[in-house]
Amino acid sequence: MTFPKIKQVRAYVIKGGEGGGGADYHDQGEGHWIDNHIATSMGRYPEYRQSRKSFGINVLGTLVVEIEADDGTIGFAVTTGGEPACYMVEKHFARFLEGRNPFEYERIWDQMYFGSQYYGRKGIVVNAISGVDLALWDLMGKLRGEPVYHMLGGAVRDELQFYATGARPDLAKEMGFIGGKMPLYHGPIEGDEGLKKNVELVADMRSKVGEDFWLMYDCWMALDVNYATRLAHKCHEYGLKWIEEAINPDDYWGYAQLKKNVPQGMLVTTGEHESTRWGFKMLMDMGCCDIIQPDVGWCGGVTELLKISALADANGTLVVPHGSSVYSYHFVITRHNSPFAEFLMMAPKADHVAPMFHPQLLGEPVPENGRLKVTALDKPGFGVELNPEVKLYRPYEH
Ligand SMILES: C[C@H](O)[C@H](O)[C@@H](O)[C@@H](O)C(=O)O
Ligand SMILES: [Mg+2]
Repeated sequence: MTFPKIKQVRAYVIKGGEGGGGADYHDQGEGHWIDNHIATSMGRYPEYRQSRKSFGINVLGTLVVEIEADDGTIGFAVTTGGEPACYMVEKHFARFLEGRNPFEYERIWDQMYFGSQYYGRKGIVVNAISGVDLALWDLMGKLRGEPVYHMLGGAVRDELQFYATGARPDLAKEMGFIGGKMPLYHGPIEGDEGLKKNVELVADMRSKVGEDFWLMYDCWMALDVNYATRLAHKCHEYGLKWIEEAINPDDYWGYAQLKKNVPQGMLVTTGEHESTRWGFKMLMDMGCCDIIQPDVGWCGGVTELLKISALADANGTLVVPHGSSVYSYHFVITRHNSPFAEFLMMAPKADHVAPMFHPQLLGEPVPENGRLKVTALDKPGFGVELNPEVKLYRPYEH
């Protein structure tokens, strides 16, 4: 059986802005919950404490990768990466794909990673590799007429269940989600007063959602081990289920200590800013966390997430990918050690369900009553198309 070869790889940026950051989902308009005084390491600078956009969380913009086969079939994917990622895709990675069989995804991934090993390994380089890999899986699905999850071994359950990330866990419960993860609003720079407000918020939310609904805190790398330990212990009485990405992702030693410090029964989670099987092996070998949360658009793509997930399975660690829309749904539905998924509430007040990568993806499925039936994924590739209304800009060619 012969398949068409890869004819051309193209990389574009899409700028987000008012009300539609797309894959660069932090790039939202004013007043959005996702940019309202959320604690970060930059919070030690007063001028950067109110808004993450003020220090540049949205500088990159969306990367769109298109891979066209010589029969005209096009696979695509979106992730975070902007112009720098476009440069790498066009000027470096395209050479490993053009003229090749699209199903040689292992060879292509290996050459992209080791061909950029001298300057990459983590961060935006792996975002770019992830974007190419996701577009390749989309192309493979379109060429075979199969959804990606079929090619990953098929569904192990009939539906996905989601927890919601956003400012309103109380509303998330009413919408049928299994839990609510809140951003942390006050970091160590705001002292005991800030810590008290963080705890009061969990107490208030617990009073609103009742005893059984999951409540979690997402600390977005803002804390130190001591502060995270104190926060965990003070929130324990309100049933905080997990404390997420509390400290600097490179401080594996700190995570190992935090995991020992937190109250028994509270989970430590992290990984959305970690890359590749080697980074996640480090997290697991050093006993850093109970759940790893790779973003499939940032950790190396599906090809790498398969390896990360197998490592985690052998290690008894759950894999709950960081919210990345259809790109994680097609994976989570195929793995027993991924029992639920994240849904990021992109509505500015977190008061209704909106497609995560709006307005970029046509046909982007969203949970209903906190769930998504596997049949919603039954379209070739990742089952979405690029919105033709969205303006693409190709900064480099090769
Ligand atoms: C809510 C958090 O601050 C981030 O904005 C969020 O994108 C990420 O950490 C998550 O886990 O969803
Ligand atoms: Mg997070």
